[in-house]
Amino acid sequence: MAQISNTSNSLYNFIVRDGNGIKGLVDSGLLEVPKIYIQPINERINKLETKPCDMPPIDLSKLNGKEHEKVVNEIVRAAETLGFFQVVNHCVPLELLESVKDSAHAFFNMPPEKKVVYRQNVSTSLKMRYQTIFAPEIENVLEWKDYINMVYSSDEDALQYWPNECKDVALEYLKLSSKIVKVILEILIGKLGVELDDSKIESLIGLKMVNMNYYPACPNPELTVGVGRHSDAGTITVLLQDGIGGLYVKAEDENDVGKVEWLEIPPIPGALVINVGDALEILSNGKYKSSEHRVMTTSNQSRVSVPLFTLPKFTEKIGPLPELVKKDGLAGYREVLWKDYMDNFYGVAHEGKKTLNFAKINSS
Ligand SMILES: O=C(O)CCC(=O)C(=O)O
Ligand SMILES: [Fe+2]
Repeated sequence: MAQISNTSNSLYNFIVRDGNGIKGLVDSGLLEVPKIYIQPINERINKLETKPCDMPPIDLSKLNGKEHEKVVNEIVRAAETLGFFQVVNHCVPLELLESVKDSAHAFFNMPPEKKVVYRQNVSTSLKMRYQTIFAPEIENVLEWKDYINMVYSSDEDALQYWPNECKDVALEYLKLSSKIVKVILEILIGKLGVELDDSKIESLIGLKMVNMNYYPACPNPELTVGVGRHSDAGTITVLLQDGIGGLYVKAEDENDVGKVEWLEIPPIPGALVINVGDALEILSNGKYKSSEHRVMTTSNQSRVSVPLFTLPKFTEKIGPLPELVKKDGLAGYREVLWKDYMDNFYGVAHEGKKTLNFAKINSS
C-alpha cells in the first residue's frame, strides 16, 4: 500500500478511504486519467489488434434432447481450446439477469458514505467487501474498476451481510447459476473418463462468491485497463455482462501457431459467459484451459459485470486426477492445498496465467 498511498495520498484517501471509488472520481468531473491508472504500453489493449470471438453460443436446453452428445462435445471442445464459451437457454430467467445488472447499478450509485461501511478495514464481515483496488500493496498500477465481493456461506448469512440493494437477486443468481456450473462440471469430468461422486463434485465448487464489477466511463480508455491480464483461480466461472463489451480472451491464432490474438467475447442478450479456472486446469492435468482474460473500459458508458466464481473448498487438496496422470504418464501440476493456492493467488501481482506456476511442475 505504501507505494500508492505515499505517491498520491489525497487521491488514495478520496478513492479508497472515503469510499468514493474510481466511480466517485469520474463523477467529480475528471478530465484526465490520473497517473497511477496509466498502464505501461505493453499492458494496454489495442483494439486494432483484437477481433470478435465468433464461436456461437451453446444452447443448453438441447442437453435434454436428441442433440445431447453434440452439445456435450461443443462444451468439451470449448473448454479444451479457448477455455471460454457462452451459453443460452440456461435455467436463469432473463428478467433475473436484468435485475442483477440493475442491482449492481443501484449499489454503486449509492453515495460513498453508504458504500464505505462495506470497505475492508471498516467492515468486520468477510462475507461482503466493497473494494476498488485488487491489491494495493502489490499492484503498481490500478485498475479502472470498483467492485463488491459477496461470499456465500448460507442463505441466512447472505441475507444478513450482503447489501439490501442486491442481496435477493444476487442470491437467486448464485443458486441458479450454480446449477449450470454443476451440469457443465459433470460433463467435463465425465468426458475425462473419470467418475466422481456427488460429494466430490460439490467440494470442487464448495466455495462460491458473486462479485459485482463496476467500470466507470474513462476519459481515455486506451491508457487504462478495467481488469488486467489474469486467469480465474477457481473451478468454473459464470459471468453476466451487460451490452457494452470489452472482455478479451487470449487465444492462439489458428492459422499461425505461436501467434497470440485477443478475442472479444461479444455481449449476447440473455447469454451467460462460462470460463474454466485454474483449479479445473489442474484437475484435468491441463486438458481444460484456464484462459487469460482482461477488460477494457469505454469512454462514454459505465459497464457492469457479475461473475459467480465457484472454487474448491480451502481444505481440498487439488491436483491432477490420478486416473489422468496414469493415462497421460505424467503430472503437469503438483497437488496443492487449496488454501495455499488462494493465499498465493491473492498475494502476488497478476500477470496473465503466472499464478498457475504455483502448482505447475517444471514451470519456467
Ligand atoms: O468484467 C468482465 O467481463 C470480466 C471480469 C473478470 O474477469 C473477473 O472479475 O474476474
Ligand atoms: Fe476473471
